[in-house]
Amino acid sequence: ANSHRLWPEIDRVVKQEVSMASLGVGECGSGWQLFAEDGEMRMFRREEEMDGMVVDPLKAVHVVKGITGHEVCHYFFNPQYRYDWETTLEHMIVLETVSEDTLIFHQTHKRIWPASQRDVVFWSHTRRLPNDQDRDGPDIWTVVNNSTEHPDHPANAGKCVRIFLTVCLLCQTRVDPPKDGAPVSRDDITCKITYCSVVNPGGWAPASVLRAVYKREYPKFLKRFTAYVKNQTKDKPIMY
Ligand SMILES: CCCc1ccc(-c2ccc(S(=O)(=O)CCO)cc2)cc1[C@H]1C[C@H]1c1ccccn1
Repeated sequence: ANSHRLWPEIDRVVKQEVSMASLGVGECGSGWQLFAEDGEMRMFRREEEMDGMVVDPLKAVHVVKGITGHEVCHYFFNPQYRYDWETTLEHMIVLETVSEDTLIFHQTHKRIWPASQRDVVFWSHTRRLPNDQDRDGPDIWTVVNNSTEHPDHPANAGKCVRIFLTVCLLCQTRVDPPKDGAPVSRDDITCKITYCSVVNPGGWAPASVLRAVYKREYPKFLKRFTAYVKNQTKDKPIMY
């Protein structure tokens, strides 16, 4: 609903995150280093610190056959699936349902020794975007998660260190209709996924520990999540 107090911020952040995610890793200047590769999945990061804390921006690109961008965003955005694919999640609650395409979450993530446990409060917004390049091509879908404050969960009031994140999942679907005019099946669709994230760990944590955690967790997360979507959709009608 564009009447909500957060709407101006959501609209601004979504537009800026989508344009950043749309840039190739070559384009947004040098500095991106490939740190993980697995089949079609490539993960890049930039080594950046803020007040002595590691905030390495991450950009992952992946191409997955048999699913659409709408399906990928559906399973990423909706809370009822999250415990199935988000392995570092300890607890999640929807604090506010702003509208059917905008939710506010509080999440606590499993502690990563020796760092203290983290939690996060963020708004999550999903949106279909017009496909500028290809007029009659399927639309582009996105989910943007951005830290926000909530009166019921002030930062660092409990045992957890509050982290701050901005995440953008951007999905572009391609349909290659079969030559013989047969109906389009899942074998004829491909989804190009771009996942960008910047996580400020909040309190101090050893750079070596954080970088090791990101190096291990991000590839695992994207592989597990996309495999989950393929498995959930394989016997269902295609959701464009
Ligand atoms: C010290 C920081 C701990 C830590 C806190 C939070 C997160 C994190 C939170 C949210 C999202 S998401 O993309 O918005 C999906 C919704 O959950 C991804 C990551 C990651 C880590 C670190 C544990 C690492 C990690 C990296 C990638 C995926 C999962 N976990």
